Amino acid sequence: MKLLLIDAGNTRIKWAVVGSDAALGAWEAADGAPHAQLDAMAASWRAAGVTRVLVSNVAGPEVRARIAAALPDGIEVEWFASTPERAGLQNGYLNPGQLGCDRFAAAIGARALAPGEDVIVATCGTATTVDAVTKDGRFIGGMILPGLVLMATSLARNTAQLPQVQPGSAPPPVFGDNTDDAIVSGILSAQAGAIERACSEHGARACIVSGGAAPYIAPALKLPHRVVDNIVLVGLHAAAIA
Ligand SMILES: Nc1ncnc2c1ncn2[C@@H]1O[C@H](COP(=O)(O)OP(=O)(O)O)[C@@H](O)[C@H]1O
Ligand SMILES: CC(C)(COP(=O)(O)O)[C@@H](O)C(=O)NCCC(=O)O
Ligand SMILES: [K+]
Repeated sequence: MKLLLIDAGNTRIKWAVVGSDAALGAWEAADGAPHAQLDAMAASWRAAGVTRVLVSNVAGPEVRARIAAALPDGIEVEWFASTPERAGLQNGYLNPGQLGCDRFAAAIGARALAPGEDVIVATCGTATTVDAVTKDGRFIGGMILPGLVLMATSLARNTAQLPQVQPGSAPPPVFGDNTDDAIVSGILSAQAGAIERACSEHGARACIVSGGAAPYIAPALKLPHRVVDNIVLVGLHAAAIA
């Protein structure tokens, strides 16, 4: 049996194909692309011969319908949802279904990668989410902030003098001596500062950083952390085999 895992975020759709007795995160194939490239992704899914799919979608009903139409015929489909409990993780949201299902999956993934630890999981995508999981397996809640590109774009769109910036591979000095560096420092400090604050408040023994903006944010962190390529897919895998 082959399993397809899909993480549809607000910017990109990420996916992985995994065999039935594969180790956690041991993908046979994996990729990701913007929503517009769904047809090309669907061709890869058909070629992989998958029999079951677990989909996390936070990109709304239109993307859901497009994914549903693109899935191979006859495949068993589960739309992953935030529930009060899954794979040994308790969901501490007041209304468990309100929690973004990608965050619930990421928390399951974080628990699988750091079992028995108080862990912070930061998923840095369109939005950045920074969530706390306790060592005894409870998602207690978290933070939602605009992602790196949203922060940069909001400054460029709403001011007369500020340009659209592109973060580089290394963070600039904290105190930028030119406009571009000052903006990049500001938004990286907001992202990294939120993660550091979460780790400090939670007394976290482990910090996992993931998502499309993780390569830019992780180098700005002044605490031990682990960059994981796609923690949502890892969590979906853990949920599927639990
Ligand atoms: N070249 C880049 N520079 C800065 N950030 C980037 C770049 N490429 C991707 N990103 C970040 O990654 C995000 C997309 O990552 P992803 O984890 O797939 O998001 P989502 O799950 O919300 O679709 C973008 O919104 C942006 O924040
Ligand atoms: C916070 C999010 C927008 C993150 O989406 P992403 O950046 O992964 O595209 C998504 O998890 C969501 O829509 N959450 C619902 C609200 C909540 O989690 O409380
Ligand atoms: K996110």
